[in-house]
Amino acid sequence: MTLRGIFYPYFVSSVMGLLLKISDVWKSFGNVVANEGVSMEVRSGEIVSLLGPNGAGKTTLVMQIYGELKPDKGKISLLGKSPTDSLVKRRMGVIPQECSPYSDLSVWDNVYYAGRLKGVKGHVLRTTAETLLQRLGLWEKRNSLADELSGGMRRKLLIGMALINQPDFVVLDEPTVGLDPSSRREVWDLLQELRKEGKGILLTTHYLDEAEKLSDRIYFLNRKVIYAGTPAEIKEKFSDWYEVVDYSTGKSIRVRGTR
Ligand SMILES: Nc1ncnc2c1ncn2[C@@H]1O[C@H](COP(=O)(O)OP(=O)(O)OP(=O)(O)O)[C@@H](O)[C@H]1O
Repeated sequence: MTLRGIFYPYFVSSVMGLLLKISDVWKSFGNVVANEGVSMEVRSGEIVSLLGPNGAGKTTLVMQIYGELKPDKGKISLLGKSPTDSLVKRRMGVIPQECSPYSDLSVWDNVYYAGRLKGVKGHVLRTTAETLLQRLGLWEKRNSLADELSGGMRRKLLIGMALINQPDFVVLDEPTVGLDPSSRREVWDLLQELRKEGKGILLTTHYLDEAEKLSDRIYFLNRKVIYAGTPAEIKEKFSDWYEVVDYSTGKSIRVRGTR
């Protein structure tokens, strides 16, 4: 069975339209302001990327989206409810940045138990697990311990665990870090397939090529949203800007080139 075949009934019953709405969210840690009045949206059938340098506040924002942190100010509505709502948690898939599978469980058991924890069972659980592992190139490794996998394979296993409940909304914090080019493409294909089935996907990335290739919209974040637009709009706006590093101060400067 294809992923499309499995996911389609969920798509039909999922909330259409606006899945995530973030309105004027602020979050600080002591004196450090990580998010400053951030507003953004993700709709069903969209891949949206958060792009920004180290320390830009991407992880802080996604942790608030999956209910791990609470905004100091502002509102996050996910599937029409609060991110901490237990029903919302069952309908979303998350891959946090710092996270690994259970090292002493097999690949199959990791995916299987992630499904059980999210209330999936029986035939649906087994079929979805098999389809995901095939799609992620992990089927041959299903009996290996997660500990025996390469870093890239462990990352793909986490993606399988996040998708086992056939979520309506998926948050991935740097999903392709550590993957080789062909594994990256496999993950990209899978995300594009999920988009076609009507899922809303939010990912953080450092890679402009990844954001450009996958996204319907990109939000440039540096504490606040610096710019938001489609990849084509961003290409047009920034195509003649260059980043130059001043090695005497370590600072980077944006300069406009001549066409
Ligand atoms: N628990 C915390 N306590 C104190 N400061 C924190 C905490 N979490 C994040 N910060 C600070 O908030 C700012 C934003 O960090 P965050 O991890 O959200 O950025 P990021 O864009 O995800 O970075 P990276 O791309 O390196 O993962 C940084 O200055 C960071 O040091």
